Amino acid sequence: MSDAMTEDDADVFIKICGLRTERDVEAAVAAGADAVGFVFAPGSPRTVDAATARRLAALVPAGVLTVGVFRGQSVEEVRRFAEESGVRGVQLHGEEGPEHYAALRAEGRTLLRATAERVRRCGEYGEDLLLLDAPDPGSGKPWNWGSADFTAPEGRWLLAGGLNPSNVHEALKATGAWGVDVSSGVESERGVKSPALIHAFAQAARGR
Ligand SMILES: O=C(O)c1ccccc1N[C@@H]1O[C@H](COP(=O)(O)O)[C@@H](O)[C@H]1O
Repeated sequence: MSDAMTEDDADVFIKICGLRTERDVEAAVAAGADAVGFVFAPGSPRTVDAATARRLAALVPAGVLTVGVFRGQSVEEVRRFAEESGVRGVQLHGEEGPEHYAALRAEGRTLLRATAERVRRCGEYGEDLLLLDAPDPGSGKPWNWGSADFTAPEGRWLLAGGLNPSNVHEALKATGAWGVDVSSGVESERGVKSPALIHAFAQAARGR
């Protein structure tokens, strides 16, 4: 488990996802992100190769968790990307079952399970962190986290899906999420991160 995950629970955990350039990394780190994500799922405007992620991850301070983001990829592929890039966390967005998490557990990486399903508690699949996301991850579309019938899972979970500097504070208040994850909401155009929006997002998440 990463250092960032053992810090004071009162401080919201912030993950900035889909970084592709040095400027993105600098902006996320300067904003005080607890985790940064590199997308290895194919077909996204944010997809990077393992060598790019390795170069960028080397710029990230030790206390910030580096995460590889996958969708529907085999254990072997996840393992290969994780080893080649050196990320310390793995986030799975597909239909992966508990056996996937068990297979990856031995490598000592922080495991994030992303799902659009209703889940009762974090850890059911052996993950360290649960991520409740929209059905179409990375689309910037919100889901009904604010609805009256939403029940927050037990344990540490991150809220994702359509978050931005204008709605993140309200979303945290409404759901009680332990942390947040964002990609589209901190971009000036699809796939292009905005340092100003990253800063504004982190400030708003912390209620400043
Ligand atoms: O960002 C992507 O393109 C992506 C592709 C495949 C799987 C996950 C992806 N991103 C994850 O989506 C949410 C944030 O989405 P949003 O754009 O802020 O609505 C987050 O979990 C990212 O890690």
